[in-house]
Amino acid sequence: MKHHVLEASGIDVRFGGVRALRDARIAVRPGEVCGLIGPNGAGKTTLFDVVSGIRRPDSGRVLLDGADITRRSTVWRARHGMRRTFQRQQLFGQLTVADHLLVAQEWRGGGGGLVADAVGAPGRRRRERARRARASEVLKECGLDGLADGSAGALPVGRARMVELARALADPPRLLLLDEPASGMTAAERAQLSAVVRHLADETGCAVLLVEHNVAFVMELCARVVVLDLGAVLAEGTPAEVRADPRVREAYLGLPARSTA
Ligand SMILES: Nc1ncnc2c1ncn2[C@@H]1O[C@H](COP(=O)(O)OP(=O)(O)OP(=O)(O)O)[C@@H](O)[C@H]1O
Repeated sequence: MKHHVLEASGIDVRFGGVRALRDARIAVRPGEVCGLIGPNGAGKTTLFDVVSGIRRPDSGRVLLDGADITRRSTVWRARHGMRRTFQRQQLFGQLTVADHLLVAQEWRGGGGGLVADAVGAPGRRRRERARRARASEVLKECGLDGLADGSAGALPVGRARMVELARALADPPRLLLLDEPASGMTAAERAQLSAVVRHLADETGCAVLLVEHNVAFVMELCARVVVLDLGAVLAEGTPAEVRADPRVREAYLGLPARSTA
């Protein structure tokens, strides 16, 4: 069996008197698309914050490819293949769509620094071309190629969410955390989002963890679903197992505990 790309366990986070996470855990294998669902306030975003390094847990460990990264910075995690989108849109309104994908690759540096920039060194130009080609490839895959030169600030919400996804993919991720990626999307956009995520997982082995309130979307896309409630894992399993779990049906899905299906 494949090792875990992400393994977080024993995670506790307190905000004053509020226990946002209590002994929470999450694990995702390469090529797996795992859904993280639960009622409002269950701790999903806080768990994302801990995994991505925005928040240090009061206790617990986060492992990336088996190495303890609990104390590593967000930048370190990003440079080791972790990408994240946020519940609230995080685009640069003044930049073009294509620029978002170029910026995402910029951290690798141009090679040769300012001098290479100033003299237009061949290596620098080659890398620039490769980045533009990569940006075009990802934009096409995400159905955004016709929008590449438009301002990101002018996009409707569903397209803007797709740009956030494309930016996360521009420099290929090893672990992708998506926080409500389908919110505000049309049915056609959701279908495209599903196709891109599935292709990413299948073809590159990227591990994907996604928080989403659209349960039908999660159940259709994810092979495994983890349910958080009151900061702890309430249930986990295949979509069918989770849907049939009486605790999940009552606590989250608003269905009678006993399945009649
Ligand atoms: N910065 C903060 N300060 C104080 N309490 C917080 C903070 N962030 C989150 N909380 C509390 O921690 C708990 C978990 O919140 P979190 O946002 O992680 O839940 P969630 O499952 O992502 O919810 P939603 O589905 O509404 O986004 C909630 O009780 C919330 O009010």
